[in-house]
Amino acid sequence: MNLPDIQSFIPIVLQACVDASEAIMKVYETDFDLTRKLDGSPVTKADLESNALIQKALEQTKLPVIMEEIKNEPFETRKKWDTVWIVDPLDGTKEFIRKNGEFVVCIALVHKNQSIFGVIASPVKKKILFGGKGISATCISFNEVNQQETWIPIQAKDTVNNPLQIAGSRSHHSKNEESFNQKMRDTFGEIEFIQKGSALKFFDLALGTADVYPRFAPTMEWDIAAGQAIIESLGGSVNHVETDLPLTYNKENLLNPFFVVKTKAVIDRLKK
Ligand SMILES: Nc1ncnc2c1ncn2[C@@H]1O[C@H](COP(=O)(O)O)[C@@H](OP(=O)(O)O)[C@H]1O
Ligand SMILES: [Mg+2]
Repeated sequence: MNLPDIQSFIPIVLQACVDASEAIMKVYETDFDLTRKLDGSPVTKADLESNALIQKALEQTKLPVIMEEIKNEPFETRKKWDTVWIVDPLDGTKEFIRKNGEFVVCIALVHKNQSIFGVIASPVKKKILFGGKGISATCISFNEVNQQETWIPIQAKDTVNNPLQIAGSRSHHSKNEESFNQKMRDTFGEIEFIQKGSALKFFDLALGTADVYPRFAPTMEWDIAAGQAIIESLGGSVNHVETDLPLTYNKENLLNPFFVVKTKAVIDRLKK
């Protein structure tokens, strides 16, 4: 199967993000309840409502979906899918529950195990970041979804921040981060940290307020696939920490390996 017509999916996916974000915010503004999934992770009415809205919207594309909040098809079925949506209807549920605003909606299109298009929406900021193969990375407000003439592509920065800005999770950490940080100090000099929940970190990486994002703690494919397509469209990378190859998706195990996100400016500087 040829590369899907991403352009034709853009209006569907952007509108799905806006609708899901509005449903999420209605719950966010109440004293919502939370329940625990079998793995112990929290889920709220907002996750489920966003899930239902996005699932319905993506039916228009006639492509299969892998989503955090549904029982996904077994690998025997999934491995036959050339093109598939991978969706996190509410990434950063812990931050949503803490009411710190650091949660997003993530939708990615995966073709032949590569992430080729990604959309990340912040319901609180009312902003959508998207990009992919042949799609310039762009950050728009919710009210610009139907006004393509106002969209301005993001220009990847030429230089890294000084001090180097290292993005990291607010809630999930690992011990291995320190040796990575020391390598960054040795190469770039002074470093600083941006702690943020969810794929909201990809806004910083795409817009140039963060330079690298080392992740030596578990994430799922739906947390990262959208961010990868966006960062790659800006000349950056989201690569396996050991092989230095791009992450792949729709794997038998939907857990990502540990990885490092680098902006184009970081990659260029490391080549020198
Ligand atoms: N033990 C674990 N196994 C798999 N994924 C985990 C995990 N701990 C955290 N995550 C992932 O990390 C995401 C949050 O990222 P961050 O730590 O950068 O805020 C979570 O998304 P959800 O909040 O959608 O569940 C979850 O998918
Ligand atoms: Mg998530």
